[in-house]
Amino acid sequence: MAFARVAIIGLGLIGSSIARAIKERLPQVTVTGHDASAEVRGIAGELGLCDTIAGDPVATVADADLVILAVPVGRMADAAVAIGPGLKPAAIISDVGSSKAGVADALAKALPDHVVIPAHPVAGTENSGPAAGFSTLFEGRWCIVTPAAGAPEDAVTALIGFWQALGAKVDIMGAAHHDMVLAVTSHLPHLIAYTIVGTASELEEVTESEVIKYSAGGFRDFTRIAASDPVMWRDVFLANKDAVLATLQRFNEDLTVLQQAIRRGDADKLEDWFTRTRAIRRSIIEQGQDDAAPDFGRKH
Ligand SMILES: NC(=O)C1=CN([C@@H]2O[C@H](COP(=O)(O)OP(=O)(O)OC[C@H]3O[C@@H](n4cnc5c(N)ncnc54)[C@H](O)[C@@H]3O)[C@@H](O)[C@H]2O)C=CC1
Ligand SMILES: O=C(O)C(=O)Cc1ccc(O)cc1
Repeated sequence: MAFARVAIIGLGLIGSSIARAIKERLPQVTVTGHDASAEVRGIAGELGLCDTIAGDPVATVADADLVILAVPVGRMADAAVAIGPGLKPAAIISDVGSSKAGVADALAKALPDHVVIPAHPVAGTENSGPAAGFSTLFEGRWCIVTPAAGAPEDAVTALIGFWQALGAKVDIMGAAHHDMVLAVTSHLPHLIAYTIVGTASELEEVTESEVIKYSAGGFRDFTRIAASDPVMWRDVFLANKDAVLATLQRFNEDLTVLQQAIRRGDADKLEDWFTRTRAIRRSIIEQGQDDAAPDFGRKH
């Protein structure tokens, strides 16, 4: 592993999981941590997640070879500006943001003299905060690395090696392509869950609390996703606006097709559609990718 000292900025679900995974899989690596919240720093300290935890971001990154920003997407630029004065010239800066093109631009602007290699571990849960993390979060899951054209190859290779050492499988793609793919596989499913749970809750008056009482598997699974962190997801939708709106446009068109089929009593249309989607689920499982696919029922 190319990095002897790793600094993590943001010690919530993802930052704390990275710290835990390093402690377990790379015990020779020194980990320093910082979080803007004193409460989070206190909990992270009690949990023994890092070798040192500092209230000062500059001190946290002072000796680091790799700095990982694990803050909400909308806070990435601030966090990058705050660490700037402390960075070693050779330090590599990365992040874990769920959207990439906007974050990549913001980090490149904030740290023009440093090597920035954005990344996204496609692994998480609906929980947040330092106590919610766990060391096996990244095992067997994808981490997508989105280097800018011309990024130094040795830095990209080192970052890939880091994520593989934490148990992840790594793919490389352009930031804009990442944002289109994730809009379909992650961002739109979250938006749908937020919508359906909100709608059901508004209908509570009509259904006299029966929505909660009879919430069967499907609805309960949506409530898990809709319990995801409000600040994190607010930022994802604002940052990946174009790709999400393009995907939503297609989704609305398809929803209208199904709406029409129900209204017209078009049994064939409905059965054909559902047969096709069942085949997609089955082929994902056959490829052994069910863990990598967005699965509303996944437990960990
Ligand atoms: N939650 C998930 O399932 C996944 C999240 N991500 C991405 O990882 C990042 C972190 O998400 P989580 O760990 O889930 O969030 P979290 O809410 O658990 O942790 C974020 C932490 O960042 C801290 N923070 C905010 N602004 C800061 C700043 N300027 N400087 C230092 N600390 C700051 C907060 O106090 C908080 O402790 C986000 O960009 C998110 O999009 C990526 C993969 C999965
Ligand atoms: O909890 C779930 O089902 C998730 O989908 C977790 C998740 C959330 C955000 C990401 O960028 C990646 C994974």
